[in-house]
Amino acid sequence: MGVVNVTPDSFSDGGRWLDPDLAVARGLQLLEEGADLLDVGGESTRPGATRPLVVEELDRVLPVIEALVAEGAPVSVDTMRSEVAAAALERGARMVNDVSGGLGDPAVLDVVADADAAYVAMHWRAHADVMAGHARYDDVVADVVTELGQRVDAALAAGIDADRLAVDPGLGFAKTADHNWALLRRLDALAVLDLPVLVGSSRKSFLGTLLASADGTPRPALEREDANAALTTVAALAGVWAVRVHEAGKALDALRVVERWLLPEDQE
Ligand SMILES: Nc1nc2ncc(COP(=O)(O)O)nc2c(=O)[nH]1
Repeated sequence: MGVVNVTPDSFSDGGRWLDPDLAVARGLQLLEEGADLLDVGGESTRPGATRPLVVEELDRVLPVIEALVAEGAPVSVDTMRSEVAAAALERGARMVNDVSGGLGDPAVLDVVADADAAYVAMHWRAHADVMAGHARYDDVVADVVTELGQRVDAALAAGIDADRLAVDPGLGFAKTADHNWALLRRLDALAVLDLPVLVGSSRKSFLGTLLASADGTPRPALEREDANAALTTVAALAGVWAVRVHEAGKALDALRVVERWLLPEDQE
């Protein structure tokens, strides 16, 4: 899943693809590099970001989605809003990637069900918890599995078919670096949900912290690709459905290594 952030303030590439033509070109480049799906988002979810108006989010993503769909690209829309989800699906997006798992705007679930579209329920704690610092978890892995299960139940109750659903642990969303590593070590725990798993670690700050220089300066966001390729390998070996990345080519290299490594000897 290649990331096309049409925002002025996304944490790693804010503003680079705000121009629709540049965003479309970026999407086509990601497809060229081997991305299977493009995730077009118009709202930065970085901590402290100010929410765009609905009309601003629509203005950002719809021209890009229309153009990419016209090029035959499989597109998901990264949004928490039912108005944006509906408009994007009408223009040919096939999936809604909802970082709130339907908590931000429950009507998103109905929109996805009515369109018979695909849906990614990502784990995020309610804003109040987030504002209280990193949400408090008893056991972050067990809590995320339980709470994602609740979001899945809500999606199913809204009429979304199980075979149109995927889940995502939401790395970095109301989670510390330690929470992220615990979830990455236990991706297998998500298997109880019996749904495809999407993981998004690309360029996130917990990688910057891990790779910080001796004086503690975090590794810059654009210099975290090799670390993310390593995490792509980890995720692939854990059997995830997809990884959400800014650089598709490097992720594909890691996935081809894993694919060849997993090849049964009698097929070599
Ligand atoms: N499903 C899913 N969607 C996401 N959308 C945005 C971001 C934030 O990263 P970005 O600002 O680089 O897009 N991360 C995720 C994620 O981890 N999973």
